Amino acid sequence: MSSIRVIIAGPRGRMGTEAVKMVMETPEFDLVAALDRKHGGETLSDIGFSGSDAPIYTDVRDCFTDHPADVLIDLTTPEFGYVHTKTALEHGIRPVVGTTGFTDEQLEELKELAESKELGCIIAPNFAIGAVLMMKFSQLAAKYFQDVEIIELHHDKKLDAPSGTAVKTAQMINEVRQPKKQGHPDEKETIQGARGANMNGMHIHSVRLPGLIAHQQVLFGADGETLTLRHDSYNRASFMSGVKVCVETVMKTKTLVYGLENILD
Ligand SMILES: NC(=O)C1=CN([C@@H]2O[C@H](COP(=O)(O)OP(=O)(O)OC[C@H]3O[C@@H](n4cnc5c(N)ncnc54)[C@H](O)[C@@H]3O)[C@@H](O)[C@H]2O)C=CC1
Ligand SMILES: O=C(O)C1=N[C@H](C(=O)O)C[C@H](O)C1
Repeated sequence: MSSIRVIIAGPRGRMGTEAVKMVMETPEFDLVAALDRKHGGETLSDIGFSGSDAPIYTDVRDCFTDHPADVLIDLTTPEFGYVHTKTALEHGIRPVVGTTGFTDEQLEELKELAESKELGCIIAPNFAIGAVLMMKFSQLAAKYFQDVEIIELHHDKKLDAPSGTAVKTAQMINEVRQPKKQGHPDEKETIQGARGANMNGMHIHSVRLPGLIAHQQVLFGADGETLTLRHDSYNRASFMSGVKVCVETVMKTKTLVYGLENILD
């Protein structure tokens, strides 16, 4: 079988750096180019990835035109990640997107584009298997506990809040939970935001601190008992087996899949 040709957007980032290493170490993958805000005209080895002569581009269209590829891995920002994903589909390249913060409208538009082109596209708010299990377990628990609060905790360089994982968890819980306004019916915030974001009565709290990587607790409460589900990523390597599975799977799909849980057995 011929190797899967991969382009990585965001190779100098915290996630992108790990993704470059993973792709270089995977014999079935061939890293053909990278997209970065800077370093156009240089190669990945020029910026420290010794052993890769993949060229770096700053212009997404030039990159995709010069380097036919099978898969784009995007690990950038919500703004540019959306443009890269859309442009990849337009060029017949299948996106694997870890970038979080896309709107529902953007996801819908990308789904329509992927289906019209009959191309796979995977957008996964969290690539860590443990995080996916936490989301699944939360959905199961929400059948029995109507009252739930999500606390997500991340490093202080994160751009989006709440995290993509927290939004996806809340969406999955919403599929099974009866809408309910939680807390006291007459509760009042004396400091604005004290009760966090509110999604169908479910509250989401975002903590940002140096020292953290990526963590989430889902707390359920009922009369006389609580249940806490927690996942912690202590490094970015924890996401890479999920990225690898997505690159392999996106080659076999013809639609947009939102969430790693939809492609795992
Ligand atoms: N799905 C998952 O499992 C995970 C997703 N993420 C998400 O991945 C994204 C990246 O996270 P980090 O690596 O922590 O961020 P980062 O800030 O370390 O890296 C982002 C990279 O994108 C690059 N970039 C920005 N604009 C660009 C453009 N126009 N063209 C090319 N590159 C551009 C930046 O130069 C930077 O190197 C975020 O949206 C984050 O939420 C992060 C961890 C896990
Ligand atoms: O920015 C991060 O770091 C992470 N982003 C993703 C998210 O928004 O959920 C996944 C993980 O939590 C790390």
